Amino acid sequence: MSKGKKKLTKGQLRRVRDNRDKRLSKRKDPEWDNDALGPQIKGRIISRFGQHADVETMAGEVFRCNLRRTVGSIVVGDEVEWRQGNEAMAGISGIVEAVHPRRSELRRPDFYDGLKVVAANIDQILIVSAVVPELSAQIIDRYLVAAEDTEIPPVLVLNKTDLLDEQGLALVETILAPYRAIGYPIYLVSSETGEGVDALKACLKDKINIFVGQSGVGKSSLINALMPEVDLVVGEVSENSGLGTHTTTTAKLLRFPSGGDLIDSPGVREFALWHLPAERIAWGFKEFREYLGGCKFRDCKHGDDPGCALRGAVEQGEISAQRFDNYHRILESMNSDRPTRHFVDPLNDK
Ligand SMILES: Nc1nc2c(ncn2[C@@H]2O[C@H](COP(=O)(O)OP(=O)(O)OP(=O)(O)O)[C@@H](O)[C@H]2O)c(=O)[nH]1
Ligand SMILES: [Zn+2]
Repeated sequence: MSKGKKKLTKGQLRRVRDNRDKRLSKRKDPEWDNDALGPQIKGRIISRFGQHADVETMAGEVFRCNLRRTVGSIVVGDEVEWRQGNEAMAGISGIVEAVHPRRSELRRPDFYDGLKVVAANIDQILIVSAVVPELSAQIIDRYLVAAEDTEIPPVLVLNKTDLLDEQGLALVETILAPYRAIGYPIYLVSSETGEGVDALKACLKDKINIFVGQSGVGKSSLINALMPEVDLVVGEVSENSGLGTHTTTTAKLLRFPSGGDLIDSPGVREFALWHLPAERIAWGFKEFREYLGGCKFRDCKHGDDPGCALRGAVEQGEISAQRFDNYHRILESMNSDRPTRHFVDPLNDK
């Protein structure tokens, strides 16, 4: 929450929430009469806004639908059962009746609900970094921990390789070596020259993907290279990039011509570490898992504690010192970030 803005008291927050719930409970089903509806068919939510959603059929046709009051939360990526009306009413072509269980959920902090699901059924999180503005292992680790928490497999993408000479490339390989060693897939690409883009296309195929990463690493440029007809706004690397370039706020599911889907929105791109307790952060370093619980003291902070199994593994060269160091840096920054980063406040947002 930025300085100088009023924070709501708990009572005020409760009233705002109650009013919203009242509004939602007054929501009416449209006057679809069962005879006016076709059979139930399967579809995927490609965009969700207010009380409507766009549903794409298996054949790739898109229908704007209402949502039955009985269906729970519906987000982009959800697989649903819906029925088409015999004729469209006020631009609405059908109604969503049921949601299939989700394979995965992407959540972000929400003012009302703590954590709110923003997208479902994502198969893969592409963590994009670049040699410009900087290649930071600590930033990669922050994204990896957040991705591991969702249990959606992450993939590392290093963009702007055209800016590297031989020496630069060797340095990059040194930074990336610990990630290769623990089995994360890594793609070196240049959206500018197209180098590595075909290999990346193959990795995205048949999956629902999201691209995350800091502003300026070239997410829009990469998506444009993979999906030329979408034409996302590409900004210069600057202090402000990422703040004003995009106008859409709802997440949308788009299809790569070479196969696979992309869910994108500023909200999805802001995917980050928000709220994890220390034990979950340690678990997010996947190679630490087999050592967790093996320390001499049950409440071991994996610092200078005697008999620390993690430190032992670092000394034996089984865990990378770079990763272990980043684990501690993330813990320290989480402790200082926590009070201000817990909620996104829509009343103070924009
Ligand atoms: N040299 C080089 N520059 C690139 C490459 N990809 C992107 N850029 C440049 O990097 C800058 C940022 O690219 P964007 O695609 O806007 O980055 P983004 O990650 O989408 O940034 P946000 O929209 O702020 O999240 C632009 O000036 C691009 O032209 C690349 O492969 N090589
Ligand atoms: Zn320990």
